[in-house]
Amino acid sequence: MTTVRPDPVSAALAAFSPALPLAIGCSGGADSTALLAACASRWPKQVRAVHVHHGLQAAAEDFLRHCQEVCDRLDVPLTVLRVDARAAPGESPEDAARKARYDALDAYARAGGGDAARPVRSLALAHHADDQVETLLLALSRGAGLAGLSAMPARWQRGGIDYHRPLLGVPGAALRACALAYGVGWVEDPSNADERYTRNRIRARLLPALEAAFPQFRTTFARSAAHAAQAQEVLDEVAAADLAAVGVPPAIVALQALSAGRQALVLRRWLRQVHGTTPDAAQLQQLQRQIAACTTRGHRIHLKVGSGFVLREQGVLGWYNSGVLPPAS
Ligand SMILES: Nc1ncnc2c1ncn2[C@@H]1O[C@H](COP(=O)(O)OP(=O)(O)OP(=O)(O)O)[C@@H](O)[C@H]1O
Repeated sequence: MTTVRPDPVSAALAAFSPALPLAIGCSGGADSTALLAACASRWPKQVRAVHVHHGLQAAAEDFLRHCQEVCDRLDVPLTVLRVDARAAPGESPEDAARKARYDALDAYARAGGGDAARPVRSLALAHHADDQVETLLLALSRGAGLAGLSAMPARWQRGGIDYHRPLLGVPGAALRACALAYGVGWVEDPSNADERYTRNRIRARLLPALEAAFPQFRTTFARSAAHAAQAQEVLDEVAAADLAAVGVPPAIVALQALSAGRQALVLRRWLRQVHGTTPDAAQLQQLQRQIAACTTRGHRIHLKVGSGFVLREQGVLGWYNSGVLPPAS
């Protein structure tokens, strides 16, 4: 096997020093196959592969077969996780598949990759610079706030495992070149060509236009996402401190003392962290109007917010699931 390591993948891997053993999430596509080949060459005997079998597409068996062939060739052990990725009513098939995949990968990582003697310590995914731009454009298309505009983080920790996306600075085309240089093929996901999916339309139509208009767009968009992520960190800190100050459940007088922006932040945090629900922009605006108007004992608040209702309960706000509303007072 050739040991050529073409740039910019080699540059990205030179800056990548995961705790070993390292597992690579392998779909059988070009990106993760390239990452697997490059990591297996860099850390022989220290790399594992994990493939989530969604069983949704006819091509699922091709993906699995390809992963097995590549792993045999690279002398990398492969773990296959079979999941039920059928979408719940109202859920998009892609979201259901993504959630099932991340849940399965989390469970695999928490279990040390099934190797008690040498448990996996990190897990890497092959998202690249084009994926990052697509994620940012998708966030803009939804009118997302800073959290969405932060796009995908390059690393995070969960359950004692480090997760990495070491290729976020590498264009997709470089990964295909890398896979070819290592002499490994890949399976094309037939759904990638389906322009009914917004992400695929962005890839097929917008990225070439951006390439022509702003050749540096991958780098500059990534910089904007990094600025957004840093600002979001500060906002999270402010929201956490404000939530501690207004209390849980939040005191209305304390909420009224905050600026509109901080009040919105703290309400979102309260609803998400304590009640696991997210208000839409119109609901939040309406709730803030009601909080401002709440200057008399008799002012009633009863608003649909997220998956339930916000009610005034004397000096504080309460949130109830639609099914368990308290009796009207
Ligand atoms: N079925 C899977 N099993 C394990 N890991 C996966 C699977 N699907 C995706 N991943 C991981 O998540 C990354 C991003 O997945 P996504 O489907 O967004 O990209 P992709 O363009 O299909 O990537 P690839 O070319 O590697 O298939 C993949 O590169 C891979 O590391």
